[in-house]
Amino acid sequence: MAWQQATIATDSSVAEAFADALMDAGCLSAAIEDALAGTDAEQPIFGEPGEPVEQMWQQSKIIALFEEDCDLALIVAAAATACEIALPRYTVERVEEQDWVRLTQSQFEPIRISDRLWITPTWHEAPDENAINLELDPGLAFGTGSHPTTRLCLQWLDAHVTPGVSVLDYGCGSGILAIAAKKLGAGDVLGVDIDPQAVRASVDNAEQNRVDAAFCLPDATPAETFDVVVANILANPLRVLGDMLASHVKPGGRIVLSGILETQADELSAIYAQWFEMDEPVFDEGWTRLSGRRRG
Ligand SMILES: C[S@@+](CC[C@H](N)C(=O)[O-])C[C@H]1O[C@@H](n2cnc3c(N)ncnc32)[C@H](O)[C@@H]1O
Repeated sequence: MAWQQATIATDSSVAEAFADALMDAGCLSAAIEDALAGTDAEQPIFGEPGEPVEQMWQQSKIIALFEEDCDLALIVAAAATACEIALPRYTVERVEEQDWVRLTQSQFEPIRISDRLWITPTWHEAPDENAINLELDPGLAFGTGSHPTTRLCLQWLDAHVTPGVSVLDYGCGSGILAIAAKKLGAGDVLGVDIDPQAVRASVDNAEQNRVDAAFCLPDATPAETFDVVVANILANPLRVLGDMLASHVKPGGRIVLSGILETQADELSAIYAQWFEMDEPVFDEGWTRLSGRRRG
């Protein structure tokens, strides 16, 4: 089996309506992408809760998939008529059936965090059997180890977790930081996430890694203090949650914050300096890790 795939240049102002019109006219899928992706003019779109962002690229293209034997030209023309726009420019290529599972899996290789810590997909052989290998597959919750914000936290945990320390992972996503802390020798470990799906994923991933860590929603967080609190969320929640996160760190304990853009580092560091002696920030691909020690 094969498909036809059209790459259609569209004005960003009509891209969404045109993609919908293509679906109505009979295409199988239509995804809007940055027409300049992969060039120096590529435009990342990301935002934070409460901060309005322009959600469309300057120039868009639609990647649309069609049945092998359908009249693609007729469908594109019908969509253009429905949107009252001129027929857009497009190219067509044939897409052969593939082993999609194998193709997807091949895109996730083991990730080396340090000489002794690796994140390895379950379908992959551990590159170093003697290392600490965290088995993790990409899923519905954030946190595979490939993102700089996660990597920065994993590197901190790798360097600082000592046997028996208690760890709170706030915004646990896939549970990657909580599970890594446990595998590095931590004692009591609790992961918390606002998203029930993330809590479920964390429980499953902890089981897959045969570690004993607890996970819960924010409302169920016990009023306990921990030796280490790690929170890879985003600058906005970290601003709001400062008081609460600080209240969970023992005197002399450590806080580790990630999900902060370089441009936001000074402001966030100043906020957390109310409770912590802050370390020098560490940067990775435009992201920042902040850490500090709780005053006694
Ligand atoms: C960037 S992901 C980090 C996941 C993982 N800890 C990592 O380092 O890869 C942020 C996670 O924080 C959660 N989150 C966002 N706001 C939160 C809040 N106010 N309370 C608890 N969790 C929150 C999200 O649901 C998401 O799973």
